[in-house]
Amino acid sequence: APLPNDAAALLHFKSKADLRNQLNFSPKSSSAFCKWKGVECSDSRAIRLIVEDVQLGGVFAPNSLSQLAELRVLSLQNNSLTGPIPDLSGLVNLKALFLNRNYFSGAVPPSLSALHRLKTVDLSYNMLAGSIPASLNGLDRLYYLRLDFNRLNGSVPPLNQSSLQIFNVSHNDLTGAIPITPALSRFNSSSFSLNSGLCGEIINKECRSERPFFGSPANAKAAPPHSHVAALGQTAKLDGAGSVMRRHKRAAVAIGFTIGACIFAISVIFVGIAARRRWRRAAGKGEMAKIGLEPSVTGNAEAVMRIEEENEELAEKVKRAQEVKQQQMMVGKSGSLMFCAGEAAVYTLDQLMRASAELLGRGTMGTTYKAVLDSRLIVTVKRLEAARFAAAKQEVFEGHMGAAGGLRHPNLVALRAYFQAKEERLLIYDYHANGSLFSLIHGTKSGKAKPLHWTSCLKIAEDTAQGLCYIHQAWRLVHGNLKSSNVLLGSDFEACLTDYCLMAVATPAPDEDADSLACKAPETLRARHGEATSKSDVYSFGVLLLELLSGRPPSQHPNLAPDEMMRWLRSVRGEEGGESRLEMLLEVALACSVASPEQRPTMWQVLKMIQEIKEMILMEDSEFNPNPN
Ligand SMILES: Nc1ncnc2c1ncn2[C@@H]1O[C@H](COP(=O)(O)OP(=O)(O)OP(=O)(O)O)[C@@H](O)[C@H]1O
Repeated sequence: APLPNDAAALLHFKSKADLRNQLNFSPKSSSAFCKWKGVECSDSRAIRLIVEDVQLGGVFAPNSLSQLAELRVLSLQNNSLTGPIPDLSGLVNLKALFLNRNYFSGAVPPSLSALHRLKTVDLSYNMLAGSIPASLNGLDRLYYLRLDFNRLNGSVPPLNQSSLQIFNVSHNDLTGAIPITPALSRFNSSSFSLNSGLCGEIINKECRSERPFFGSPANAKAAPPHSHVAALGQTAKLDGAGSVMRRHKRAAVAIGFTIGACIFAISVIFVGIAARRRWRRAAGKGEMAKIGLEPSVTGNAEAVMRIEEENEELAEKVKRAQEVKQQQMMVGKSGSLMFCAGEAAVYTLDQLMRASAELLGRGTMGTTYKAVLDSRLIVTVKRLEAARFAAAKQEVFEGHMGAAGGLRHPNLVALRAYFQAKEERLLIYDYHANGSLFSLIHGTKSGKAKPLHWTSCLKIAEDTAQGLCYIHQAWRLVHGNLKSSNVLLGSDFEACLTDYCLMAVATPAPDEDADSLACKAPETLRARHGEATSKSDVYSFGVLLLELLSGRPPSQHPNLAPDEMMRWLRSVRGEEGGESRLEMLLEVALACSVASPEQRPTMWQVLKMIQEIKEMILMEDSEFNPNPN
């Protein structure tokens, strides 16, 4: 017998989205598809599909679920689906759509605007980019619209449905004045927060007169009269109070177009010029070193950069001035910055070399600098230790950095660009001004650490687990170097992982300190090439969680039975209350750091455990204090 249409649509969806075979959809049982997990029917047609939280890890194929013309509710929330959201215009009866908490990229599908019965749309916590379709205004029953925690840009459309009761576009890259419509005026600033380019009465931020990116208005006009690029040229400000990183992204789009016209000229400059660069030590504590430029034209087109800097320890009592280092950077003939994830080239290697630089620290992978470009953009430059990466051929390195550079997630520090030439490899990341988890836990004075409150522990643990899950599930990659100095704090004090996926192209460090070693899984330490796996990341996560809970560096964690561990944890934290919560988090940490990799949970399971603890706590607190006001 031919497959019922709805069954065929569901099977097609499963074939692309359910790579781990979590769903029981099967051609054999297609006549009884209404009994499949998550499917609910009426008159033998699927009317609801609710597949939440089941680790779907593929893509949402076009022409799959969109064939379910009778569907009223579609929820795929809390999975790991990647790629774009397909055209959904076939779902003519859809009332509620939950695609939140996945890794969807691309645009908000304009086809949504054709679904006139829609009341609820939740696309929050994805990686959607582009603008919010103004045509959503046509959905006159819309009650709930959440687009928060994406990367949407452009302006907020003048939505004006009287039905709209829940609305959130916070944590995006939206710009310009928020339209004052009766519907939008109902919401307060939290619905719009963390969009540094937004202004207007609703968020109590004056819209100042605009200034284009490139000095003269003539240049601004030269930008193509195209979608949001033109809008960006008009709205972006060089001196706005917003975050530098958001400016970075907006600049990326605007500069990208202009730079295209100059690309030929730049490559000629690269081949023709050899530049000597000097990074001078800062005159005083915390000051930036200026990089001097002394261009000289030589036949072999090699730019030489010399780094000289000093970093003074900020600890009050210990005044250890770090020694001044002079290093030379050899920049190959063909050397140019490779920008990742298809992003526009916002700066050139030459501009980077001219930047002011400050040493942030030296680690096992290399030396890290904060660099301030002429455009006032701040980036982090990691100069990889040549010896550890020498074995990786240029093509291998390029392929690997292309993959790592494609990762974009709120809990990962974005790798924006990389550079490689003979003997020289640089990685350029976003700069995170709030420092690392290591400094948050241990401060600048070692030994005087005070453990964080368990609510902070829980938040940081969840963020870190989210970032790791994304690396493991959506991309099948491995972090390989998880430790508290590689967890940075974002503008909202969210945890963001850095230094990810480098171990795969590095040889083991010859001289790691005791704390770094204690973060590594026993099987990684035993392996000849120090191979890391997703399970060794889970181990490192367990160690990190214990460091969070105890406030003690990894090398000082005892190896005790669980109840003795709890006693130790209580003693290092002092009397505080919240015992059961602490115990639950400790259990997670211990489950992660068991010696046998097979017995460790997956990062996904760890994330779920943490989220369950969080929910339990929220419930307990609301029962205990049902009326907090
Ligand atoms: N993107 C960033 N923004 C701000 N600070 C950073 C950034 N990346 C690294 N840092 C900080 O710079 C310092 C040096 O980092 P680096 O990664 O070189 O060493 P590490 O983390 O100690 O060791 P490893 O090389 O093994 O990762 C650390 O304090 C780290 O927290």
